[in-house]
Amino acid sequence: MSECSRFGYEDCKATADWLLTQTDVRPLVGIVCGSGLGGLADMLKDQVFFNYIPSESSLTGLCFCLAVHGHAGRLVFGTLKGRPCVCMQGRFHLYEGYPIQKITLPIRIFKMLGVETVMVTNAAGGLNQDFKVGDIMIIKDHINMPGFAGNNPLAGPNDERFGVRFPCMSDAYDRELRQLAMDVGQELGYGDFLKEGVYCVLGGPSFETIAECRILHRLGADAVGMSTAHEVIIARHCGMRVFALSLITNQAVMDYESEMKANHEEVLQTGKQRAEQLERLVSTMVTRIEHNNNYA
Ligand SMILES: O=P(O)(O)O[C@H]1O[C@H](CO)[C@@H](O)[C@H]1O
Ligand code: HPA
Repeated sequence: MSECSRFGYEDCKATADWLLTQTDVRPLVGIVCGSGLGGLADMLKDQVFFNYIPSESSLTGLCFCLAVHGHAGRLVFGTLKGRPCVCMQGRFHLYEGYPIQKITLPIRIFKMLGVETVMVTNAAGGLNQDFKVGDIMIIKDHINMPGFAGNNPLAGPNDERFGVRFPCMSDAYDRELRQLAMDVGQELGYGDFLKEGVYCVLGGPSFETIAECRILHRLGADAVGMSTAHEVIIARHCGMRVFALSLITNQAVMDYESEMKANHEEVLQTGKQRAEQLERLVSTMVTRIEHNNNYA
């Protein structure tokens, strides 16, 4: 069996159908929690959760096991302010060595669970010189660097049951949801640290060199990270609406005189500091997203 067909439609459907037998929650919103942002999933009420274990022995290459409370790396079902949601508390990254189709598999499972809107969060380094650590950047577009080299999650045979061979990406980040985030952010008093910009994904896991940060900035990227774009491509391919944001957890080093060094501890620390505000922004948005593709 080829890698691509192992992550095919039937396998996704079988996994989603099994998950739906384990919970009464019928999620319309799917949330992906970025590094240090797992607290979003903890906001869900009446949780049913499953540890996910990338596995060579399962059909889909990804097992979901009914799990014991307290374990990270799990799929959480529940309600957020009364709205049925499913949350990836932790995600997979290219640098962990998984095939790109495995990294994005949970997004297709979201679709099969009935999710209409995907909200993706991540931690990212700020390239835009106007950004500060702690800013929340609403993503308006992305640069898929691994895609430039052919590493796109849609590479391989296309299954039309998911979507078309050549999906449009110029409208990947839903304009109305971006406006909703801006409106909610203003209402919550977040105006000073709410920004909009372009996210660039790299393969990682090494952080960028100074020269790399400089070139990415010149290419038009405002923030750099190692996730999100693959998930967004898969979500758009199968027709879900997408909202995404980056928490700017560190400033990308662009200056040879600088003593700053990117490190994961700072990423997690910034996540902790902004967690509450970020959770409030996302959860308020969830209450306003209407499922006829409008918002209140
Ligand atoms: O994109 P998320 O998963 O938020 O994580 C970001 O933080 C990690 C680096 O500190 C990388 O995995 C990067 O992609
Ligand atoms: O500076 C960064 N670079 C890449 N990924 C990241 N994730 C958080 N910060 C960064």
